[in-house]
Amino acid sequence: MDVVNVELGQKSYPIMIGPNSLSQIGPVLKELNLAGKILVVSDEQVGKIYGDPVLEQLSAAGFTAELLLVPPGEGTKSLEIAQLVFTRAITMGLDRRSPIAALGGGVVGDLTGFIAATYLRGIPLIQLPTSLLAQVDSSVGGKVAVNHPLGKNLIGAFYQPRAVIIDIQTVSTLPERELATGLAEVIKHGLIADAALFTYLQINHRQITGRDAGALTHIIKRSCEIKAGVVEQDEREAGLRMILNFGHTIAHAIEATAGYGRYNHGEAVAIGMHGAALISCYLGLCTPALVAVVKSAISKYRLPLTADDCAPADILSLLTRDKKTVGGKVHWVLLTDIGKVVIRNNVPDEVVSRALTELT
Ligand SMILES: NC(=O)c1ccc[n+]([C@@H]2O[C@H](COP(=O)([O-])OP(=O)(O)OC[C@H]3O[C@@H](n4cnc5c(N)ncnc54)[C@H](O)[C@@H]3O)[C@@H](O)[C@H]2O)c1
Ligand SMILES: O=C(O)C(=O)C[C@@H](O)[C@H](O)[C@H](O)COP(=O)(O)O
Ligand SMILES: [Zn+2]
Repeated sequence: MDVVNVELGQKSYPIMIGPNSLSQIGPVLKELNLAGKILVVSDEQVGKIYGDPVLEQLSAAGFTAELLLVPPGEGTKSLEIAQLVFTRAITMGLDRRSPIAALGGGVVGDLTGFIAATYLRGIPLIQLPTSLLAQVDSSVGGKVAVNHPLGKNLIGAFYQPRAVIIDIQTVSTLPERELATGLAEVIKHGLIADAALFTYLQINHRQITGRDAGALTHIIKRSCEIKAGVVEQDEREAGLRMILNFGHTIAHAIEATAGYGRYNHGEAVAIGMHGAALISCYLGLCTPALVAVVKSAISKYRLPLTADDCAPADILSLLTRDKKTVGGKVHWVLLTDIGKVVIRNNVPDEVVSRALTELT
């Protein structure tokens, strides 16, 4: 098993990456001195494949484990569904030492993390990510949230898990479209911090889309290392962490304006990265050739470059709700080279509008 540690003092935790690592959940939790009751939250799709095996492992390790299934999809990241989970936590009698585990994609991870951060003012959180997106991004770093109809992730917290257990075997049951959505965040990691990872994605397309275990382990481990490195320096996004948001200023506006679920998160991020690359180019920060390289990587993994059914004005009106906006000024993460970004808060509206027109 590969292990990446997130070093955050008393809040440090391991990310364990390997085939069949879910079978280790019992010993891992015992090692963390966790015992007693545990609530496992999953969605109906993931729960029907992996729910029983995880519950069996937990029972064998002496836990009193219950499984709560929520509907799959972005709509589940809501206060309404959170209320159902709180109710189950209360009726099950979870106390401050009882862990809650998120078994699923980023939707289950963000929702369950939000419950963990707020129920009894905080209980231990275990991330068991099963989608590629959750394995390369959402299970790590402690951003937990639900959506508001007016904007993505607007209600949430920074709350780190106690452990992340990534079983790469779960990628074998992931639908094609969801594999691609996870790859959008891996492309992001390459673009913001690691030219070698970006090149790996360009060269190893067949192995990655063929779900080769070695290739998956490489991109998951590298992504976790990159994200951990950033979060260790800036846990609460005072500065550097903004780079993990590359492409997200436009992505979140597209998700909200098109209606949650119309574009899945990685698809919206792909469009948003295209937009951010265009803005970078219009500002003279990078060349048109670099934009072409970004577009080619996105298209190679069958991710969209445009949101044809969205209106530029609608996207524009949502941009200031971005969490990187301070004093009405949107902080844009812009590309200067593969693996290099800068943050600018003075991008003229005309430049943004020009890019949005190309995206829609
Ligand atoms: N907290 C963070 O740092 C962070 C980072 C990136 C994304 N996110 C959030 O993550 C969410 C997107 O996550 P996602 O793409 O995983 O979506 P998701 O959780 O909706 O999962 C996608 C689909 O794949 C299914 N699925 C998951 N694992 C499976 C498996 N192994 N086999 C079969 N089906 C499986 C799910 O049932 C779902 O239908 C968004 O809400 C996004 O905002 C958060
Ligand atoms: O962890 C981070 O920081 C990120 O920005 C990772 C993003 O991929 C992720 O989608 C995150 O949830 C976006 O955060 P938000 O603060 O813009 O809601
Ligand atoms: Zn994201």
